[in-house]
Amino acid sequence: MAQSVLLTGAAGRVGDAILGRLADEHEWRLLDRDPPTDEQPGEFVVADITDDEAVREAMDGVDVVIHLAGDPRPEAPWDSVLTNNIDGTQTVFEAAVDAGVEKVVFASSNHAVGAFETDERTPEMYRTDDDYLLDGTELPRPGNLYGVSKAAGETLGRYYHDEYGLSVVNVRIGNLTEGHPPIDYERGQAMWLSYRDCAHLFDRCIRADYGYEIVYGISDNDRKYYSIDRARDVLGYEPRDNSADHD
Ligand SMILES: NC(=O)C1=CN([C@@H]2O[C@H](COP(=O)(O)OP(=O)(O)OC[C@H]3O[C@@H](n4cnc5c(N)ncnc54)[C@H](O)[C@@H]3O)[C@@H](O)[C@H]2O)C=CC1
Ligand SMILES: O=C1O[C@H](COP(=O)(O)O)[C@@H](O)[C@H](O)[C@H]1O
Repeated sequence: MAQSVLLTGAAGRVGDAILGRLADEHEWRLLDRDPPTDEQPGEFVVADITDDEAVREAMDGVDVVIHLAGDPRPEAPWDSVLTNNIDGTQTVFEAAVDAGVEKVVFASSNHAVGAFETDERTPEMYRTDDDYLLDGTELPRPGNLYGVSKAAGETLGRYYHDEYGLSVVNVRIGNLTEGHPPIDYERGQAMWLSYRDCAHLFDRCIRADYGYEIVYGISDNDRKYYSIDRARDVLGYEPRDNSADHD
């Protein structure tokens, strides 16, 4: 069944991957502070995610929110992640609860757990013959302030789920690139997420039933240090791509 979905950060790369394959699958309302550069499905709201009134207006009649908007730079400074990622995400959750939204899908990141990649474990953990695996039950362990902001977003989701019953799934996205995995970058190949698998994963986040979840958003790469079992089991994620096919 088509659902009414608000997609924040719609003008970015992840938004592009989602809309490129799911434009006709749901009723979209798109939000970004940057206006669209080409034709988009549904209504496009140009607004900042920290603008409480605009976000509340955009939330009206929505079943599911996919929240992508934010500063995606691993090296982003504190003032930016505090405003765009933490304050912006709290604005989204609060408005979602007040509007009676059913589910919020939060774009978390591999950087929420980046500090597990210690000098002792790397680069071996990026390789097929190493069995080191994170599965989403571990505590966050960010390696930068951007990662801290993603851990904060996951915790905001925990609160809004526990306190208000909102269904929340945090997708710790790996490395999204179009067409092929990153070249000459072992870490990026181990956490590659293809555009096709990205769209499918977020589609499953829209359709599946869950309470509060943390899943990893990567393709079915031979090389991986993130488990995709939880995404398979809870969401019905069935990835079709594998960075090893591009070696
Ligand atoms: N691309 C990737 O491989 C990964 C992305 N992510 C997360 O996914 C989300 C989307 O990332 P990308 O599409 O790659 O980034 P992007 O920079 O291509 O897109 C982000 C979009 O959000 C918008 N935006 C930023 N701050 C905003 C604000 N305050 N109000 C309204 N709109 C705002 C930007 O205008 C942009 O269109 C981010 O939250 C990022 O942290 C997480 C892990 C990996
Ligand atoms: O969270 C993110 O992660 C990806 C991959 O991280 P990197 O350290 O391998 O670059 C990054 O490309 C993306 O911009 C960021 O939002």
